[in-house]
Parts: sequence; C-alpha cells; structure tokens
Amino acid sequence: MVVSKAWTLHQHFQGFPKASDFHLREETLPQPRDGQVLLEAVFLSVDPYMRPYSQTMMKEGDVMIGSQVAKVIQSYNPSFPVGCHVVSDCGWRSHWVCDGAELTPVLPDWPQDIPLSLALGAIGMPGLTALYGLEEVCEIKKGETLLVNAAAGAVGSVVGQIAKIKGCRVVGCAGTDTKVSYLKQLGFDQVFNYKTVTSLEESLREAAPHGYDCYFENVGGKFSSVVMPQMREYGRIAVCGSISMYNDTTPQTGILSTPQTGKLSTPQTGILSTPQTGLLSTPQTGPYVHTYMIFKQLRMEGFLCARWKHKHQQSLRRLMAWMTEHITGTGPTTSLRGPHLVITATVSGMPDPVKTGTRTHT
Ligand SMILES: NC(=O)C1=CN([C@@H]2O[C@H](COP(=O)(O)OP(=O)(O)OC[C@H]3O[C@@H](n4cnc5c(N)ncnc54)[C@H](OP(=O)(O)O)[C@@H]3O)[C@@H](O)[C@H]2O)C=CC1
Ligand SMILES: CCCCC/C=C\CC(=O)/C=C/C=C/C=C/[C@@H](O)CCCC(=O)O
Repeated sequence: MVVSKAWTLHQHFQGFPKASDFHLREETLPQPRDGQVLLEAVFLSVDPYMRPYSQTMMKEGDVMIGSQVAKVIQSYNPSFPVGCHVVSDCGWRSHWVCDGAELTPVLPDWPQDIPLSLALGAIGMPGLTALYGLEEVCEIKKGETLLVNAAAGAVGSVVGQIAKIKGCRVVGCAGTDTKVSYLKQLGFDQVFNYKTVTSLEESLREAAPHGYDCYFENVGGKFSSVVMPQMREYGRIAVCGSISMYNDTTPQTGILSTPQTGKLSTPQTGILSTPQTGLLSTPQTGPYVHTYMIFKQLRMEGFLCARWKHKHQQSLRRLMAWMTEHITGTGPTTSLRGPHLVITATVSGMPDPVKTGTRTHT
C-alpha cells in the first residue's frame, strides 16, 4: 500500500495565489490492478494556465491540476514497464495509480544528456505551444520580424529560438535584466526590460523601426494595446495567453457593463488616436483593435496547444532534434536550448514557485 502526498486547492484564489490557498494531504492509494501502473513523480510543473483553469475546472478540495514526469515503479501493463518515464496529467501528487490510457510515454531514446524535466518545457507542452503558435497560427516566414513577450518563459524562450532557426528577426521583452541577458545569449536580436524602459512604445519602435510581421502574445492587457499600432500590413497575431490578466480581481478592459448603470465601466485612455490621421482622436473606452485590424489587414487568432494533438509526437521529435543539434554542436548556431529551471527538492515545496512567481519543477 502506498501513501501519496497531494496538494489540494484549499480555497479558490483571489488575486495573487498565496500559501494558505493550498493544503497538503495524504491519500492511501489502491493496489494497482491488471492493466494499471503505479507512478512516482519525478518532475512537477507549475504553469500559468493553472490560475484561470482552477477557477473553472476545480472545486475547493480538489488536487491541483498539472502535468508531471513520472516513473513507473509498479506495472501490470506491458506498454509501460517498470522504470519507464511518462508524462501524466495527474496533478500535484507524489504517487498515482492509473491505466495507460491517461499516459504519454516520454519520447523513446530520450538522450541521457538532456534533462527529463524538459518533457514539461521545451520538449513538452510549452515547446509545442511555441511551435504551433509560430507555424500554424502566425505562419511565420523567413526574413520576417517577430515580437514575443514573457520571452524568457517556457513558451516565449522557445518561440524566439524557433523563429531564429527559421531565419527571422526576433524582438523579446522580459521583466528583469537577468532575463534580458539570458535571451541575448539565446540569440534574440533585440531584447529589453519592459519594466525599466521609459516608454514601451518607443522601445518597441526602436527595436523594429519597420514594425512587426508577427506578434506572439503571452501577456495581454495594456501591452497588447501598445503593440497593435506597430504591426505591419498583413501582420499575424497569435494569442497564446494573457498572463497579465490572470490574477486580476477587476477586469482591465472597460467593456463590461455594471448592473447599476447598464453603461460601459472603467473608461480607458484612447489608445487608437494618431496625430497623423486624427482617427478616433477622442479618448475611448477600450482597447478597441478594430481600426488596426481593418486598415492593416491583420489576422489575430487565439489558440490552444491541444488543437494539434494529432501532430504532438512528430512535433516533439522536431523539438528534440533542434535540442540535440545544440548539445552536439551539429546544428545551426541558433539551435534550441532549454529554459533555465528552478529546482526544489520535494513535493512538499510545490506552492513555493506559485508564491514567488518562478517556474519550478521538482
Ligand atoms: N494557448 C495555449 O495552449 C498555451 C498558453 N500558454 C500561455 O503562454 C504564456 C506563457 O506561458 P509560460 O511560458 O509557460 O509561462 P512561464 O511561467 O514560463 O513565464 C511566465 C512569465 O510571464 C511574465 N509575466 C508574469 N506576470 C506578468 C504580468 N503581469 N505582465 C507581464 N508579464 C508577466 C513573467 O516574466 P517577466 O519577468 O518577463 O515579466 C513570467 O515569468 C501564458 O500566458 C500562458 O497562459 C501556455 C501554454 C499553452
Ligand atoms: C483571461 C483568461 C484567459 C484564460 C486563458 C487561459 C489559459 C491559456 C493557457 O495557458 C492554456 C494552456 C493550456 C494548457 C493545457 C495543458 C494540459 O491540458 C496538457 C495539454 C496536453 C497537450 O495538449 O499536449
């Protein structure tokens, strides 16, 4: 009999998650039956989607959602022999009993010198998200200029590197100088700290005076409003995430009516006016993107990585090939590197990265 440790959502998050929102409990697992396996967590991931998804998919007391790399330590399923590694969506738990239907084996022949934790990062869901956003949504082409925000994150760092591999010019924004240096090491062409620049608008313009063909959107909110005027004609925007909004307790956009007034609430500054055209020159409630979408003939598309599930295996192999080329030095100078990780020692430490805002695998 195995006793598993599991982190539950003690109470729904209000604003930024805090330690008291989580509760660590023990659960006694059943003996695995025919067709089942017993898993032991090796790496757990903390991802931004947990914040909004917990609100809609979870009730208080549920085990925190999430993926993990796990090792099979007992097996009654020949497809998953003892000692093999799998990716499981069983949440923040140390052990779990399940059947193979819910498991994805890590790529066969995973090289020894590539950390298995990357199956939750550059060679996992975040890497796939980067690849699909660039290829399927942006349809990015050689020679184009790409902007990506949250650029040092699990998704953003892979976005920039794949775009470099494809021969694009890459501009990235990040929130610390250390991240800025890291992104320069990865081969990004222009990087700046969006928290310390005097003007985001000017920094974006200096980084790409002719504008952006593609915008990989991870942040949302005001950032996005500032980028729109700098998109080039026929530009494409892949709306991957809006992390700046996930902890909001009141909406950032002013498009919600209040029951009291029935009118639009919290007016915003008019961000669509231009001195040249006078178009929409009065302050707006917004942001409104329509004018830019129409006159620049932009395409903006939200997406979820799972849409291309049928391509996951071949896409993971492509990501691994880029990664291996980097390790062996046989690939292009900008072949893929994994993002840096913060390591914690035990399952008991899981909420720490949520509190500190760092991404952690354990
Ligand atoms: N559509 C899909 O299928 C998927 C979407 N996503 C989305 O992709 C985005 C990136 O995810 P991922 O790379 O895993 O995240 P990470 O946890 O690796 O990185 C997140 C980074 O976002 C930045 N950030 C956090 N809060 C804010 C804020 N208020 N304003 C601006 N930047 C902020 C921080 O970097 P900094 O210090 O630079 O500000 C932070 O380190 C998220 O929006 C996520 O929801 C992820 C996976 C799948
Ligand atoms: C203002 C609210 C916006 C809500 C958008 C929320 C999140 C976007 C996002 O980050 C989505 C991520 C989805 C990740 C899903 C992961 C798991 O289901 C595993 C998927 C497995 C796979 O497809 O490979």
